[in-house]
Amino acid sequence: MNNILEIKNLNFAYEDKNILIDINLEVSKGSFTALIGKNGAGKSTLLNLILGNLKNFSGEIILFGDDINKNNHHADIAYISQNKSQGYKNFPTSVEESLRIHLSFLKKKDSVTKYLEMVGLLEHKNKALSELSGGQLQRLSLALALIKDARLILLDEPTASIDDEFAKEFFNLLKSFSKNEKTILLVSHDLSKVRDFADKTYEIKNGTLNLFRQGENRDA
Ligand SMILES: Nc1ncnc2c1ncn2[C@@H]1O[C@H](COP(=O)(O)OP(=O)(O)OP(=O)(O)O)[C@@H](O)[C@H]1O
Repeated sequence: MNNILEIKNLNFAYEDKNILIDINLEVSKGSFTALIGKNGAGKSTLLNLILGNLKNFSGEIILFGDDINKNNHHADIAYISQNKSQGYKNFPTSVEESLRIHLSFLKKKDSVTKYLEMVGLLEHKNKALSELSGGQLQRLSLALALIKDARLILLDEPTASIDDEFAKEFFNLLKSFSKNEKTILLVSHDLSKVRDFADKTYEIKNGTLNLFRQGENRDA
């Protein structure tokens, strides 16, 4: 199975307001796909449909070869967003300890150091979660996704409040994971940040999804 996600003729409306119209998308294993679109275009709605959080759609969403109405594959998916990552600040623990707790919860025997190194948090391992910056919290989220061994990582505006340099580092990290068979699907309203990293970029506009071709609209 080369396609991790297939969306066929997807339509979704909030009450009588059409948000997504006849969306088709294929996301292949190990790819880094970006979805861009202006505020309110429907990017988060699409992610929520993929996550199985919204039910009243027509068309098909196929994850890992299964219709999501039959098997939602929650165990294989990680979802990372600014809001969720900020929430980790409330846990009164350190970076290292939080990863150790997750490993133990999932009965994994891997070393915490491996994950700290993978996401570039080794030097911050003794920091309290409440002391982490936005970018460091996103890295922590990524480490948790890796510990979970999620095959598909969905990210909603992961770099919205991170400066450009951190955002670039974070995207580079995602790119390196996609080369290692993780599949990345990321939504952003900021094309300039993602365009150098994604294998494919799609734009949601007026409810429809189309492949975005570099150079067609550099200011989108
Ligand atoms: N629960 C809801 N009920 C009704 N309308 C909603 C609901 N959630 C979102 N919408 C509307 O659906 C449209 C798409 O919202 P969505 O959050 O998917 O956009 P987005 O592209 O993620 O935007 P942003 O970049 O601002 O996060 C918007 O017009 C929004 O107001």
